[in-house]
Amino acid sequence: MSCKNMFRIARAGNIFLAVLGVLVPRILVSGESMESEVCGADYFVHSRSNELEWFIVNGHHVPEDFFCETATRSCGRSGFPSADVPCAARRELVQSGDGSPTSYKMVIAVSGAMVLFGCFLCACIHCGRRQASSVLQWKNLGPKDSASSVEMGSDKMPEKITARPYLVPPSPSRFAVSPQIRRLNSVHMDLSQVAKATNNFSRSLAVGEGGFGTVYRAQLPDGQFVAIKRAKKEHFESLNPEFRSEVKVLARIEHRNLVKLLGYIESEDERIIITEYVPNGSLRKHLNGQRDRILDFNQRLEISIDVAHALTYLHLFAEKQIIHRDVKSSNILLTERYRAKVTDFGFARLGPVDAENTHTSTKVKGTMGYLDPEYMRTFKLTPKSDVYSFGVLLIEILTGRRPVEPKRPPGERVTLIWAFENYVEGSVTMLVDPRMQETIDASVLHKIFGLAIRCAAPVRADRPDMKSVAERLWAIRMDYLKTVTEAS
Ligand SMILES: Nc1ncnc2c1ncn2[C@@H]1O[C@H](COP(=O)(O)OP(=O)(O)OP(=O)(O)O)[C@@H](O)[C@H]1O
Repeated sequence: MSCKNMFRIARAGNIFLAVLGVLVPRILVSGESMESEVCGADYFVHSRSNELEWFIVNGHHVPEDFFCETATRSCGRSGFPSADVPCAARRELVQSGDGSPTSYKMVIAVSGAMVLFGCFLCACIHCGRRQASSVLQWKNLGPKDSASSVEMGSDKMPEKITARPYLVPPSPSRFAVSPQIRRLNSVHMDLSQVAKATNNFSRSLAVGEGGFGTVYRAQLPDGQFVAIKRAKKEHFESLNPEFRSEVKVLARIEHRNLVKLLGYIESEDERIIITEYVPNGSLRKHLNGQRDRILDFNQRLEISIDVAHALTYLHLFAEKQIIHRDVKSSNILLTERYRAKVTDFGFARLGPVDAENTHTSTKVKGTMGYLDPEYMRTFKLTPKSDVYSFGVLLIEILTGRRPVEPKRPPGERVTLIWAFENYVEGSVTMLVDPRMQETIDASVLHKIFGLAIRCAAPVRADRPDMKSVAERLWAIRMDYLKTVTEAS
């Protein structure tokens, strides 16, 4: 895509945010309410259902007090949101001068600018850089700065973001071959064996390309297939921490829904990770329709349950708590039997965590569209950030749409918001991936979209934990199977 087009899209995004606000009417559906208002360049959506209250500014969830301050300042009049008593109290506070301007600025910075700024930066970076990389490292940014990037118009996922540069440790001179991995079936290969197994890193054996580098499929002398992930040389130094993080994390885990680390090589000029080979490609490719057949509803449910199990294990049952930080469809690989395995631990965070179960991080990491807004705002990482990404992923699995779809009509471009609005209106059937040729009971859909939306709640306290999500998914699957049996 040309730079001109990218800038055009970024500008169009601005307009679409305003239009979205105009298009969202006030509605009342079975005890749920939603109202919206456009004030200047900002649009506000406030919604209340039985269990949840959502505050959205410019397409992004924000906490209530931020919403109230921003709405009061931007709209400059009383009466919005009309049904909101706490906001009215807050309004008086702000108008009397006690509102926090810092908070207000932060709302604007974090919420209003996120998608558009991401689009804009993506265009700039795309135009400016010579070297291709999907991991963006934002140099010289303070901890309050966060940057985002959304890749548009190509078949790649939105790009990863980090705020602050990696601190690059000196390159190790040692040559290590899987010293930490002593599990059954671990693979101990040296560089020449890896080169032989991959036909000297032949393009014909490449199965994928990510921010870390290229992934090859290789067959070992004993017949076993493995995936060999080789870091890109041009980003070598800066990838050191990511490489080590992935190895450290993978070496500790053993779960059927997590990709197994079999070995690694770290030398002067190579970083290679050897993992089990998962033959059926990434979930994103399946959702794109790039594989033989379209996933049916039951397969999508099973994949969601597998991912929920994998994350429950990481959060609760691993030797040390692990927060994945990059849950997304291209990091879910499928087996021949369409079971899911979570991969890509480059951004994972290992415990220990403090008593409040949070970790204050100096860098925000993840992929735009899946990133927990509360983590972006506070830099505090908890397992609930994975729950947020899982909510976005669940909506992606059900709708087939990416988290951000810039080519869609206004109002449909941020999939989470589009899904949320239709959920509140009770139009869940129109959210389902149209390529799935099944009629799914509306009550089942209402339950599963409700769960996804709860996972992606703007405030982490409103999100369930991963274990309850897995249990809820099981129950929804039972309901679904019952409706199928009754219908046949
Ligand atoms: N163990 C594996 N078995 C089979 N295919 C794999 C395996 N690991 C990765 N792949 C393939 O390689 C692709 C690239 O994977 P990788 O994890 O490097 O990047 P990504 O997750 O797509 O992008 P990014 O690293 O930017 O998040 C995947 O989408 C998948 O198709």
